[in-house]
Amino acid sequence: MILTVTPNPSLDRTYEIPALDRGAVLRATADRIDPGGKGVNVSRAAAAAGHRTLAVMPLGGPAGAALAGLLGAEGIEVAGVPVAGQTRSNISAVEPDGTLTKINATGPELTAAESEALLTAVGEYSEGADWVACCGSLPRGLPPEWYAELVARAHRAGARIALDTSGPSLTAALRERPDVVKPNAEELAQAVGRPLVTLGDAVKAAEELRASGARAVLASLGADGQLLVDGDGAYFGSAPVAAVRSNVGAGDASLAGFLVAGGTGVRALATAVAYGAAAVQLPGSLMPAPADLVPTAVTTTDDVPLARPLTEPVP
Ligand SMILES: Nc1ncnc2c1ncn2[C@@H]1O[C@H](COP(=O)(O)OP(=O)(O)O)[C@@H](O)[C@H]1O
Ligand SMILES: O=P(O)(O)OC[C@H]1O[C@](O)(COP(=O)(O)O)[C@@H](O)[C@@H]1O
Repeated sequence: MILTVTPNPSLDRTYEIPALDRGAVLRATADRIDPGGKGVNVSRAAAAAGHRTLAVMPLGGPAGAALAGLLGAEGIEVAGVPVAGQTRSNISAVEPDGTLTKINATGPELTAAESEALLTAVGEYSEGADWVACCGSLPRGLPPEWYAELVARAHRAGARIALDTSGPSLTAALRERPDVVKPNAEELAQAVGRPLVTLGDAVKAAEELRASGARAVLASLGADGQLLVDGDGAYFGSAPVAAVRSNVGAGDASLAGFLVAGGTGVRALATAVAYGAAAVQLPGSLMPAPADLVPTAVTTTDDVPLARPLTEPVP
């Protein structure tokens, strides 16, 4: 079973617009609402792959009820922790050439009691979970060490942990030895405090996160593909796509692919890359199902020049 934790879930509203004119009233040509939040997306993709999944999250107000309703309609089991604040809505505006502008709302401030209720729920549900995927930003009210505490409790319950977060909450959680962390290029650069210009820079940065406690690092590098750095070595996979429709949730889809394929090793990396490539070809934050995947070539970094420049370097 894949348990997911999304401390700051959202309703993801996507508007297709002719052009993003600042200061104008924009008329959408199409719109959609998806259940949102990084752990929520991992659950959606895992469920689509036929895996048992339970999505734990705080839920508040009408938006929280709407989110639970959308997930229920997708057949996803939700363990909602009631909170007094209102679940947020995140907005994406997509232009015809695929350019996407996103506004992520702050979300509710959780009280100390709500924070503890969320930790307790995860601790209880972690018993019997193969993986606990802890994903996304922390809402106001949760300290940067919150994920560290969550990783410790889920480990005590016997589950393996995948962590997808950034900044101080990522750094603080490394000491609890998460089984895999999934930074994107920007988050990886931020974690080591250095620019990433080549594939080799990304490998070095991932090795540094391992030295700080992560057992494995699955680094997603946008159009450049993905790296897996674990105790056995460093591996690289990529799958160029003809046209990107929406990259929202591509990292979440990748992490889901990695976990449904076992969560370790080169086969899991290849599945992660296939999920990322499929996700960017779907609208909004729609998650791929197995039928959307195409086979992906994965090579080890021994075969890939470490000096190869990233097409999207992080300055
Ligand atoms: N422009 C792109 N072309 C091909 N694949 C992409 C593109 N953008 C993202 N992907 C795939 O989706 C994965 C996750 O995207 P990325 O932007 O790195 O993560 P995140 O969504 O977490 O920021 C990438 O590693 C890659 O496999
Ligand atoms: O928790 P955060 O970092 O604010 O991100 C939440 C957003 O992330 C998503 O899961 C998408 O992920 P990406 O932004 O990594 O593509 C959305 O569904 C959601 O709106």
